[in-house]
Amino acid sequence: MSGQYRDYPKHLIRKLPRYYRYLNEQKQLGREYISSNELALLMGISPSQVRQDFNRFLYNGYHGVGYNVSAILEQITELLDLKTKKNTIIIGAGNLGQSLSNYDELKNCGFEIKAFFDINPKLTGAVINGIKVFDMDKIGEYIEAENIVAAILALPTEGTSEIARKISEYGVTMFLNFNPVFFEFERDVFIENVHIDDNLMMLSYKGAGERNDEK
Ligand SMILES: NC(=O)c1ccc[n+]([C@@H]2O[C@H](COP(=O)([O-])OP(=O)(O)OC[C@H]3O[C@@H](n4cnc5c(N)ncnc54)[C@H](O)[C@@H]3O)[C@@H](O)[C@H]2O)c1
Repeated sequence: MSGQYRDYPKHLIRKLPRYYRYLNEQKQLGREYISSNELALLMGISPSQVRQDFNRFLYNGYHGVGYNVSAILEQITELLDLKTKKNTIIIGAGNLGQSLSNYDELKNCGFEIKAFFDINPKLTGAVINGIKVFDMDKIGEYIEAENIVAAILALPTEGTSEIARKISEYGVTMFLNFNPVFFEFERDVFIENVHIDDNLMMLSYKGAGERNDEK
């Protein structure tokens, strides 16, 4: 990522994946241009907020017909560094790890799954979805040899933070963590936590409101 993008406000960066998703859907539908009003409706924000995001930070090319969908997508792709290939491993070759290895969006975001690592000796040597499972003993060596920069943590809570710390010392700087454990690094290591449980709880809460309204 070039230096200028580091200065982009965090609240805007957080919005970019959603902008990307909605604009990509529009592109697939054959749309070339989109107005700030339509985009605002999809995003659930005001048209003036969309205009502010775009005019100040993103593609500044509103010409009567709307914003050029492909041009904005290209800019977001560059901003989020999606085209750079990021060699990635999955730690934990169980249900979650295996499903993730099949998820196309990883590749679309530049995360190329190179290997699984697991402590279960029955899985060592197996090939799942075309990806080999290695024993945890080999992890440091593998990271260095294959220039691994990202890891997906799909293993039970126990030991996760120690494993993350250990592999960060071999050069992994990006973690997608599916575990409820919280850990931080002093160095330049980046973590995105995924908690489906949070979404389920919010869904349950929203559903309860709806049901209470019916009473
Ligand atoms: N955050 C989320 O949204 C979310 C969603 C689903 C699952 N999870 C969590 O992800 C984890 C994995 O779920 P699952 O359904 O795939 O479980 P699973 O039991 O099917 O798979 C876990 C795998 O991790 C391996 N493992 C255990 N300890 C290890 C270690 N120290 N090093 C390397 N590998 C190790 C096991 O051998 C197993 O193959 C669970 O902790 C679960 O709670 C989180």
